[in-house]
Amino acid sequence: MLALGKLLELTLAGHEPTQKIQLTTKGVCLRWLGEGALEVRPPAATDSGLDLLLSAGVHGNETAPIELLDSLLQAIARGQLIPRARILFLFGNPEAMRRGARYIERDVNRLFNGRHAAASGNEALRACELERLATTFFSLPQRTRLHYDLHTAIRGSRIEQFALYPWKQGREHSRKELVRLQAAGMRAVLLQNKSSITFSAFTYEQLDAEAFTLELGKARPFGQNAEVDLTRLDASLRELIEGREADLDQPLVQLELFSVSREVIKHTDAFRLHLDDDIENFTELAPGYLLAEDGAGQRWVVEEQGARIIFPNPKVANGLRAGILIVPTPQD
Ligand SMILES: O=C(O)CCC(=O)N[C@@H](CCC(=O)O)C(=O)O
Ligand SMILES: [Zn+2]
Repeated sequence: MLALGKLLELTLAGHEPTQKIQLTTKGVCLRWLGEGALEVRPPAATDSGLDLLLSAGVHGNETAPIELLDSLLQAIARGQLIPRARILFLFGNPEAMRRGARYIERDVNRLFNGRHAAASGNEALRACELERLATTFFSLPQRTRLHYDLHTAIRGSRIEQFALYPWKQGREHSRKELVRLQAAGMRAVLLQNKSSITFSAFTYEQLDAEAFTLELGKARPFGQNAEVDLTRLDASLRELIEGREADLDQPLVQLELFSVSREVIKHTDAFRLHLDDDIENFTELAPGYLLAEDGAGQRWVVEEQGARIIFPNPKVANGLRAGILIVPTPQD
């Protein structure tokens, strides 16, 4: 296999390849752009017009999606998967991947849309670099732009695989993209209703890509992901990459839609979340339930009918989201 097909190995070893550009037997160009970053370009004659950004490892301990991207890239480098899309493969936080940690000093996925400029340290630099790489990749006119930022969650989930769809004033969520997510095995989509500081929010808000965070199961170390079933996502990505996607005019029968009701923000060290440590994402909370308390008598009491909690985490830094209260959204 071509050396550049081993982007994951190079990234985990902290090695720079000697050859930065290689051609597969099928005429596909692989170009190393920096640590954990590689562009795949099909021959012009077969290009489908899709620019596909696939990122994983923005949280370094979320290994199942990293392994998925590794297998796709290896298949391309071996000539077994023949891309008609331009692809940018990104491993988000190489140092955290090497250490098996979510992050080292700062959560990279809270440093986009300008936040890195007000922060210091290697992870702020990395977020800036990821923004630069994505901006350059998505700078070609008249192309379809799609970004999947792949994650796994800290805890188990009543709905195992789901997507978060960013928001931008004046822009509608695309039904076609929801069908695509359903085909890829997602069972729910959380529609955001405000601007955010995550990677997918950056590419959606600033670069006009259709962009999603995909949650694919529970985070486990490398080699221990047998329980994370990525069969459907893998098949869908291969179809997208090879430009042989099925009809997207399908009913959304297998997809539950939710919207954000409230984000629970931790303001002080006095913050307390009144949930068991092993509570699963999408657990329903009854109206009247005291969810969290913080300094100065601040209280979060559930008021919403059908409210569910996702990403509860009292250990986040002050000022960051410690959970999201979501509610079902009727489909039209
Ligand atoms: O399990 C958790 O608590 C967090 C899982 C995770 O990393 N989720 C992403 C979601 C990003 C988004 O809101 O689009 C994150 O929190 O960064
Ligand atoms: Zn994550």
